[in-house]
Amino acid sequence: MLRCLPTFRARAARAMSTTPSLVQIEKKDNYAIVRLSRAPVNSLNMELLQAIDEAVQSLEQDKNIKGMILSSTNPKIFSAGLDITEMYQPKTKRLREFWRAFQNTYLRLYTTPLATVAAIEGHSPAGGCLLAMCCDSRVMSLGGPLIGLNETKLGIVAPFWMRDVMVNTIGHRETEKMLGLGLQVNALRGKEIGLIDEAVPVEQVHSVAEKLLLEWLSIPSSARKLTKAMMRDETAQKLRSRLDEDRSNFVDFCETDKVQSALAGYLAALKKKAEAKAAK
Ligand SMILES: CCCCC/C=C/C(=O)SCCNC(=O)CCNC(=O)[C@H](O)C(C)(C)COP(=O)(O)OP(=O)(O)OC[C@H]1O[C@@H](n2cnc3c(N)ncnc32)[C@H](O)[C@@H]1OP(=O)(O)O
Repeated sequence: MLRCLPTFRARAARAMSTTPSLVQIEKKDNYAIVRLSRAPVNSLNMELLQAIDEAVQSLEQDKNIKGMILSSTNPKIFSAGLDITEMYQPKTKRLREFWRAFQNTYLRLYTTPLATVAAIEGHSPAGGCLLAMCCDSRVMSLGGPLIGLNETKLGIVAPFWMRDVMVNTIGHRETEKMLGLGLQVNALRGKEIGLIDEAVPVEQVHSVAEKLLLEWLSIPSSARKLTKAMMRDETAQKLRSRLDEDRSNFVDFCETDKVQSALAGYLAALKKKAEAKAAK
């Protein structure tokens, strides 16, 4: 135990040094608000993924903290999903580390004993949708924002564990449609299919998220934690037992000409859209 301490201290120190810029943590009485804070759109590069993982880990170690609300400093964007520039024309070593960071962050957030609620004020495609689905409940703002796993629309395929989390959240048939068609839905439709628990005006997202979190925290904690583990461990274990295989599959897939040209096209379309917006 004592021999682990320096490692933990080093990690905690690293978390403190990276956390303020990429992830902001605001502690309340017995829970924390964790705000993703990577401008402009919280796209998940390796450093942001690691910062999320470290933030959740540090909260797990804090005896006063029992839950967290996952949110964004940008009210228009929860997270734009994986940073496509990590996957486009990648260096293999970095690509492998990036995917490991994504796997770790998913496993951390999906299985954390903390009670977790996603407060989704803005868009939440792909990897952003995964982060939200990893939480115990989701509150999303009515109106424009969209959420969903849109990977197929980019010409790429989500890994089996993203599918599994969606199946666990909305069932097989809805996942088949959402994933196969690369659909994103608004909060109202999200609520109809069970992807979203509460659809509310944007100004109420945080208060409703807090209400849902307090409901989770009102349950005797060991019963809540054991039940969460009982519901989620099997899904998490499926990836844990295939971490290296999954990472190799991703790297091989990502480095194919087909995927590279799909990502090039998508990045160009995003850039064109951003330029058109700036010119207005
Ligand atoms: C190979 C197997 C992988 C399987 C798993 C993959 C999971 C993923 O998460 S893939 C990523 C999927 N994400 C998306 O499809 C979202 C793409 N982005 C958008 O739809 C929009 O940007 C938005 C709705 C999130 C925000 O729209 P808006 O506020 O209008 O902002 P802009 O579109 O102008 O974007 C600003 C700026 O950010 C760049 N950008 C946006 N998303 C990403 C991203 N995911 N990765 C990297 N960069 C992104 C965009 O290109 C703009 O850049 P600049 O032109 O340099 O300002």
